[in-house]
Amino acid sequence: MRKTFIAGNWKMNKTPSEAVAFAKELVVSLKDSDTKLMIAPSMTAISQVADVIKGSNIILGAQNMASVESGARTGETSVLMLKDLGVEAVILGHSERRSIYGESDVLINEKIKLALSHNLEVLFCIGETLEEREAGKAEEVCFSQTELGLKGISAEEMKNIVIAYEPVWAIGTGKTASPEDAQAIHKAIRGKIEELYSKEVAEKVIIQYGGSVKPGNVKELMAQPDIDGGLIGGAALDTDSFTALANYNK
Ligand SMILES: O=C(CO)COP(=O)(O)O
Repeated sequence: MRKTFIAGNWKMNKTPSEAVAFAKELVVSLKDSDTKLMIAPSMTAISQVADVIKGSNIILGAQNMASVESGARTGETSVLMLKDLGVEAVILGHSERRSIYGESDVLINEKIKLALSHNLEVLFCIGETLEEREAGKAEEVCFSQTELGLKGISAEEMKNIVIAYEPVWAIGTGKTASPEDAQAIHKAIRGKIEELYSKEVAEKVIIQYGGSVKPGNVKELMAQPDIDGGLIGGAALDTDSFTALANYNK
């Protein structure tokens, strides 16, 4: 049985002081949740948020990380820095990183390998654009991103990989994939993991859905057999809505 994993990607929102106040509210409001929970504040807020959520049931995540440990990488953040602050998980391959910052499958694969070598859990994002979906290529794109992103990663290391399927056209648009459409892709991705690894690995891997998940649609999405959680943007920025998402099963 896979445990549902609800993660909040705060993106470039909340100043450090706003983030601290928000995290304090979440520690209280989420304390009775029985889902696995993560929040990923901006880099500038991570250190202070780490202090706030220490000892709570919320995992500290980062939204990105450099592909090398240290050196001449102006503006980047190293895995060693994140680990030192108590970060336990990192979001890699987000569509905003792919499309706005030109991150390639090869670079994402390098980052994933580095994160795993430092025992970080990786939320590995994949997903097709609207154009690709309309061309009937959603599965093909997801399969290719999955294969390239996971190149060289062992079955043992897959224990620290979470796949986040985020159709690009559903991110921040208010358009959600229907539960049936999302389920179809999730099932196909799990099939791809079985092909690349084994049935056992495929059955264990958590596959989150992301893209306009809200308190009003979370139940239907999570009821699908291959949807094991959510990676949430907009609705993760407010205490009431993130709490409702975390407690969708109550
Ligand atoms: O990109 C996302 C999470 O990483 C999804 O964002 P929204 O929930 O705002 O659509």
